[in-house]
Amino acid sequence: MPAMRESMSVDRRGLMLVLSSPSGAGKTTLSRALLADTDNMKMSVSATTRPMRPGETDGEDYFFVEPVDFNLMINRDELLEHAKVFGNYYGTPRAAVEDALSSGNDVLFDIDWQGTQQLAQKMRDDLVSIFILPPSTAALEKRLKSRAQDSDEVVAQRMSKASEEISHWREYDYVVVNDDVDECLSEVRAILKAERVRCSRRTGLIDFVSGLREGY
Ligand SMILES: Nc1nc2c(ncn2[C@@H]2O[C@H](COP(=O)(O)OP(=O)(O)O)[C@@H](O)[C@H]2O)c(=O)[nH]1
Ligand SMILES: Nc1ncnc2c1ncn2[C@@H]1O[C@H](COP(=O)(O)OP(=O)(O)O)[C@@H](O)[C@H]1O
Repeated sequence: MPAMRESMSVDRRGLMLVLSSPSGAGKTTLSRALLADTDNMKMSVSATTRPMRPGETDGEDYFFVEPVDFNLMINRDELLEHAKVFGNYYGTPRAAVEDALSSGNDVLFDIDWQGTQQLAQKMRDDLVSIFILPPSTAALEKRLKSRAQDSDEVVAQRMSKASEEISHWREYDYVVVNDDVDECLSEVRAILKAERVRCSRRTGLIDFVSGLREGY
């Protein structure tokens, strides 16, 4: 039984739930935990030119593509948003997102502040954005190093970018601090539960309420 189940008595449009944070703050950890027990939600799989990390799977963690193919996706308007992050290109394939939202399914995004700005410009009503902060700079560096997915040089590069990324926190709908991961996860779940019953998303409300009123 998923921890996050919604009553489907009223049809609704799906939402885009974005998690952004400096590298190492916990986006992937929180995304995987949320997806593991939430119904009607799937992860947006990005395209990237970044090299695959150990343990990553093409088509699951990312679509790993060559720069020339990434540019083709841009030119064919196949990306909902895209950005250059840490010297690599990242972007969101459009089709899967549009299909999910129109069928009432939510899409979870792990994207940076640049991508979030683009989604806010294009699809503000569908967007729910959460910025994840680490409890401290020391904890962030410790987590990046303990993750052991990047070289010392890459860790240093990502730490140097953290302050600039954190400066965008005001652009987000919500901010959570990922100190205790379970507490942080419960805050993200509470945000999702509330946003799922936002009036503007519930396309089936008018019929549902008129059906109720006819009963009296
Ligand atoms: N704009 C945008 N950013 C993305 C996308 N996919 C990943 N990112 C961001 O790119 C940055 C680097 O991601 P990644 O290489 O997986 O490193 P990690 O954050 O250390 O796990 C992170 O800030 C991600 O949120 C995307 O499709 N679009
Ligand atoms: N609340 C937390 N406390 C301690 N370690 C954490 C916490 N959240 C995540 N981590 C660890 O920190 C590292 C980076 O987390 P990750 O989810 O990969 O970050 P991101 O996707 O934002 O780069 C991982 O090793 C993860 O297990």
